[in-house]
Amino acid sequence: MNLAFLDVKNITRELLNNNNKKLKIIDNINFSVEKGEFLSIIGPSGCGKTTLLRLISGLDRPEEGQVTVAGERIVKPDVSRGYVFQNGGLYPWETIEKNISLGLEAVQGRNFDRNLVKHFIEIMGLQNFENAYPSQVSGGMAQRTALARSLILQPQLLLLDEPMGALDAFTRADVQNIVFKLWRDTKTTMILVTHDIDEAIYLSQKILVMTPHPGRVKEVVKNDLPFPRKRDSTNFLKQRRKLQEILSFE
Ligand SMILES: Nc1ncnc2c1ncn2[C@@H]1O[C@H](COP(=O)(O)OP(=O)(O)OP(=O)(O)O)[C@@H](O)[C@H]1O
Repeated sequence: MNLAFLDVKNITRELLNNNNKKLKIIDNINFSVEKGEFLSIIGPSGCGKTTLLRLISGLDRPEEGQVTVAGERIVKPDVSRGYVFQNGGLYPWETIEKNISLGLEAVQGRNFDRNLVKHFIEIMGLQNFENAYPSQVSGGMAQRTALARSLILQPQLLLLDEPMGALDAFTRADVQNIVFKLWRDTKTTMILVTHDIDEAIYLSQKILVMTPHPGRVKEVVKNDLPFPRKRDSTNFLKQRRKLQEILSFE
């Protein structure tokens, strides 16, 4: 059997509801992602996007089915799979620099690669804020710090759980551009959960559309507009219309 880089096979996740009855959160999900690919997952609130991402990361386990990355079954989280949360998940009591270097220090020890930390501070435009605390920087800077903290560990897969979701429109576009450049330059396989159709079209090569109750895959849409993408191009608008249509028929 030929496995893709990431293979999600027949996964189902159940939880107990308030009446102690089993409730299917996601049902029999199948899809695959090739190495270096960018996939977005979109769908209405509560359709199980975060649940699916947590199953891929190993933070959670499915009742049925399995997830494999590079042929290995995922059973727990691992530094080879980065996870960026909507609120960044930074340590508020550590500086920006320390937040970026902590994981690296845990892996490499006391003599961790300080030049690499400096490099990420530069490419994320965080110079002069190394000693600031997360509460002292903008939302965009905090998300760039969260991205740096994950990417510095050179994960083979980066999972992005609405990292731009809480940002204002200008900052969001800025962080989207950074994500695009990081993906293009590092060739890291990325999976992005988002509510934002335009964000999915701007960044990804495949868009997985989910429907709720229970969460299922409605369709995986190919998105092969040339990069860098223009949000006002005719093909971009066509793609947006197509996705809006798919999302409106549940
Ligand atoms: N620990 C839990 N206990 C009970 N129900 C849960 C739990 N976690 C998630 N759910 C339910 O599972 C469903 C899917 O949740 P999930 O957060 O994965 O959806 P989502 O698509 O990411 O939502 P959103 O877009 O609003 O973030 C929701 O209906 C949610 O209420």
